[in-house]
Amino acid sequence: MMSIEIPVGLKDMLQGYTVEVLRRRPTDLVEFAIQYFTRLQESRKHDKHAIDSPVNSARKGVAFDSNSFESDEDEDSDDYMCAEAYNPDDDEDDDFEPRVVHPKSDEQRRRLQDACRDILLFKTLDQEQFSEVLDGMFEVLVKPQEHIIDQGDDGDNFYVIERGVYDIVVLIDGVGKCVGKYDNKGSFGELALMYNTPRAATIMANQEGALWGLDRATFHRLIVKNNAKKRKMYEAFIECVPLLKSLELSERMKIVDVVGMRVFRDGECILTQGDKADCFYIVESGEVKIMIISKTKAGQQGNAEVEIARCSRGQYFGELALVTNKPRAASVYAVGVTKCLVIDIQAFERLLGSCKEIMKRNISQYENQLVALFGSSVDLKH
Ligand SMILES: Nc1ncnc2c1ncn2[C@@H]1O[C@@H]2COP(=O)(O)O[C@H]2[C@H]1O
Repeated sequence: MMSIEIPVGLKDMLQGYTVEVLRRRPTDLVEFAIQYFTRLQESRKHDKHAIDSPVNSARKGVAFDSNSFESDEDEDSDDYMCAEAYNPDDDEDDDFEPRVVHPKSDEQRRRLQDACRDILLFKTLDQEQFSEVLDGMFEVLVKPQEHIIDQGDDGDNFYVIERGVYDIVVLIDGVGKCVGKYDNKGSFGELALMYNTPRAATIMANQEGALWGLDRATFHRLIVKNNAKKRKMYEAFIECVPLLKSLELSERMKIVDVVGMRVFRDGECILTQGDKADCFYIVESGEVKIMIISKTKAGQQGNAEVEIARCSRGQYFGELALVTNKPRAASVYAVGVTKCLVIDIQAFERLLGSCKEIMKRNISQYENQLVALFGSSVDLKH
């Protein structure tokens, strides 16, 4: 296999590119190369960086085959070993970007912090990075019917929702179809910025609303760079999650890019029966127990929560409500300190649609458990 070395900074910009995408957008490569060499020149002026020596670039360089810009799946090849040597900490080019700060009142900062509390993409940032993200965000007020994003456009900003309802419209066979909604929470606009692709959907405000935007350069410097670290951290784990085995390597990596990580204390309630569902979980370490209060026995004495199952490393939970579009059918508690990867509903729909069939298979297993416990599986049906 022919292999070429790409400098790390340039490779970072090409994350997610395939040969097909580059054929459609050849000027992107020129644009990235100009950006990369301009930064390199600037950094030389700062006397902090020298142009990569052959030894340096061999250490930092990433090999790729001439048919694909995505990392190669052939783990046994020398080229793969070369890719493994990539260390995002070495990539200091981004540190020369001017820091963007949009001044905010205390009241604005409080609202912004509330809106960002559950944003999964921010969950793996450290305190300093998170605070830089907050500094870089700016308020956007929107009117009913306003298009925040148009499918096919280039990506400018990433958005976090403070309030408002937004339709997600995707062109299917040339016709715009509403495939989902954001209801007063969540975020959108990360895909075009992460993978340098055109906007994948149109996002339209249903009513007046308020958003917080983060510009492309800051998103790149803080989130995309952090994703490289996330990939390193979770790649091996994600590979051994049985549910995700059927996905391509590039699809699994896209899941890593959007997952958040949460740690729960012993006995902490992770999700509650009857609640609306907006994410699902994969156990990374520790254990969870799934408890149900039977609706079959509603009103009967002694109808307490009953344990129906446990999940440990590599197993997932919280998917049922997403597959059936119903409220949570059970509550889930941490047993000991438990770490979980969290995937939100939009990413679930987009990235795990192909896994839904596998997930649906579990429904009959859940029904059997309930029949054994309560004599009926009616709890899953209403
Ligand atoms: N089903 C979907 N397909 C594509 N994009 C979606 C979908 N659901 C939500 N989105 C969001 O809509 C955004 C449109 O801009 P981006 O492609 O940058 O990022 C996209 C996602 O954040």
